Amino acid sequence: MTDQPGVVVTGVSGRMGQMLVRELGRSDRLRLSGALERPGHAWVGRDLGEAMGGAPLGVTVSDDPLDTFARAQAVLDFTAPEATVEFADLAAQARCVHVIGTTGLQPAHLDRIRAAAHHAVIVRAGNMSLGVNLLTRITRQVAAALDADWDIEIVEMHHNRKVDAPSGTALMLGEAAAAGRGVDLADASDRGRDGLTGARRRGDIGFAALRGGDVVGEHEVIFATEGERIVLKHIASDRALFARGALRAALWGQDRAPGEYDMLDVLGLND
Ligand SMILES: NC(=O)c1ccc[n+]([C@@H]2O[C@H](COP(=O)([O-])OP(=O)(O)OC[C@H]3O[C@@H](n4cnc5c(N)ncnc54)[C@H](O)[C@@H]3O)[C@@H](O)[C@H]2O)c1
Ligand SMILES: O=C(O)C1=N[C@H](C(=O)O)CCC1
Repeated sequence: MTDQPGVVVTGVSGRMGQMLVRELGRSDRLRLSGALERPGHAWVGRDLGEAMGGAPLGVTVSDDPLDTFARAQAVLDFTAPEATVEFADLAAQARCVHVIGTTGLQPAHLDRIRAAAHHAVIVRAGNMSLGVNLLTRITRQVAAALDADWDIEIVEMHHNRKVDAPSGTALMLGEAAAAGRGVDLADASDRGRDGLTGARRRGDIGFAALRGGDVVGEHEVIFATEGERIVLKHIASDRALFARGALRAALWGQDRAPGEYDMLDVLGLND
C-alpha cells in the first residue's frame, strides 16, 4: 500500500498523454492509478505499457472515466474540449483534483468548468510551463508601461497536428497584454487578417498562428512603434516541461479548497 496520490491520465495515447505517463514513471510523489482513452480506441482493454511499446505497467487502458476517477486523487487531462467538460463533472463527483491542459475551450465549456469547480479543485492553464507563465507577467508589465502608440502582436507556431488556433498560450499572453493595457481582450482582439483588411486599428492586439512540422511551441509578443520594437519570446523544445507542470499542479491541488486555479497560483506568481 502507498500513500502517494493516484493519478489518472486521460487521452493516454496522445502526445501529451504518453509524456505524462513517462513523467509519472519518474515521480516518487505521485503514482499512475488509471489510464483513459475514448470508447472504440485500439488501446482500450490493453496493458498501457505494452500499448506504448514497452514493458507491462499493470494498468489497463479504460474507456470508463467514473470507474477510473473513483480510485484516484487527481486527473491529468490533455484531450479535447467536449471530453474535458465531461471529465470536469465526473472528477468533481469523485473529488479528484482535475488538472486541465486542454485548449480550444469556448465560453460554454468554460462555464461548465467553473460550475464543476464549486465542488472540486480544478487547475487549468493553456500552458503549464514556468517560462510561459513568467512571460505572461512580463507581458502585462510591459503593456502597462506603454501606450497604444505601441502595436501589440502575438505570433505563435506549433506542429502540423494542432487543431485549435490561436493557441491557448497565445490567448494567455493576449489576456496579459490586455490586462496591462486596461482593456478587455474581447474588444481589442484582431485575428486572422486576410484580403483588403484596411489599416491596423489603434489599440488592437493582433494574433497570427503558424503551423508546420514538429514544432512543440513557440510564442512571440511583439510591441512595435515608430522606429523601435520590443520582442518577448518563449521557445518550448520538449513536451516534458508541460507534463512536469501538470504533475506539480496535481500535487499542489491535494487538500486545497474547491475552486478554479491556474498555474500562476501553483507557481506562486499570482498577485
Ligand atoms: N496546457 C499545456 O501546457 C498544453 C501542452 C500541450 C498540449 N496542450 C493541449 O492538450 C490537448 C492535447 O494535445 P495533444 O498534442 O496531446 O493531442 P493528441 O491529439 O495527441 O491527444 C489527445 C488525446 O485525447 C484523446 N481523447 C479525445 N477524446 C477523448 C475522450 N472522450 N476520452 C478519452 N480520451 C479522449 C484522443 O484519443 C487522443 O489520444 C490540446 O488541446 C493541446 O492544445 C496543452
Ligand atoms: O501542442 C499543443 O497543442 C500545445 N498546446 C498548448 C497551447 O495551445 O498553447 C501549449 C503548447 C503546445
